[in-house]
Amino acid sequence: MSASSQQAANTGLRVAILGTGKMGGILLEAFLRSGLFNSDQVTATVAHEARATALASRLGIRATTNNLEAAREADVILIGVKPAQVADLVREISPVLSDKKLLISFAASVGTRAIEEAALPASLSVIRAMPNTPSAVGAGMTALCRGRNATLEQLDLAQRIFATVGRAVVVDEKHMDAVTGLSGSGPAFIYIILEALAEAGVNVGLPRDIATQLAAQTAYGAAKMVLETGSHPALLKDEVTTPAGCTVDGILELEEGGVRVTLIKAVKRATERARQLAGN
Ligand SMILES: NC(=O)C1=CN([C@@H]2O[C@H](COP(=O)(O)OP(=O)(O)OC[C@H]3O[C@@H](n4cnc5c(N)ncnc54)[C@H](O)[C@@H]3O)[C@@H](O)[C@H]2O)C=CC1
Ligand SMILES: O=C(O)[C@@H]1CCC=N1
Repeated sequence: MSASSQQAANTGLRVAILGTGKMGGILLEAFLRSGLFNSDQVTATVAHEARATALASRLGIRATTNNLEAAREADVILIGVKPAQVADLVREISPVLSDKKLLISFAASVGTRAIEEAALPASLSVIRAMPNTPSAVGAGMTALCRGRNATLEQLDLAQRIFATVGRAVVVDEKHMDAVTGLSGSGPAFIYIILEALAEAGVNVGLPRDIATQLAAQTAYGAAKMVLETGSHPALLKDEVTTPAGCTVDGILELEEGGVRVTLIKAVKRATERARQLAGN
């Protein structure tokens, strides 16, 4: 699903992204590109004036260090600061929060309940999102869940917002840390695999640029096969594995190297860390 090439219907809503760092910046640019929000509907906040000035002049949006002012004017408030900063930020903007606003936090680890408890009014609608960086090219994966006050309509709005940057699914909140460990952190794991495959290509004599392209397009194609055929990855692997051919020799190395266990442990560890992040 390449949402970046599609124009989304403008929501007509005003949005503030509070904490526009790497992830917030990616979402901001992707939302603007999709047409979901125009530049005059968006305010971004950051910690430092210099970055605010740079963002404003590059994207033609309002950028500031004043979270309260940004939140005051917004219908939808996205929170993109570090997990340990979320509660303080929500308390900071509480004077301008109301039942009419929707707050969407894409910080890892911080539960909707903790946000609702930090916020005044206590009836604030809160949605938690876990996007990932391929949102920059319309191939993001976002999981969403709603807090106790958010309505199904607000969840639908959040899903439409994140669908403009890739796929968006709804999960139970109990799964959000696992989502973080798999699809939130996952791009980093895949980049390491791609880097290693490209290195392998160089090792067997390919020019680096070709090797990188072969590795990336192969991963992209394999992922597309899983998504579009709905076939189990094991069956798709079997199609590649000619009896007594070369693939099965490569698979033998992967199994000896414990690639499955390593990936399982990587996601498990990232998930466990995601459970702790809100506290530090
Ligand atoms: N980087 C990623 O792939 C993903 C990150 N996230 C979440 O996004 C959040 C941000 O992560 P990154 O973008 O990677 O980190 P980052 O450090 O690039 O972004 C944090 C931003 O918050 C700003 N900030 C700090 N204090 C502020 C304040 N009081 N008011 C306004 N802005 C303030 C900083 O200037 C910075 O630009 C985290 O909660 C993380 O869990 C979620 C999904 C994926
Ligand atoms: O590394 C992190 O904590 C964030 C959350 C998921 C991806 N990046």
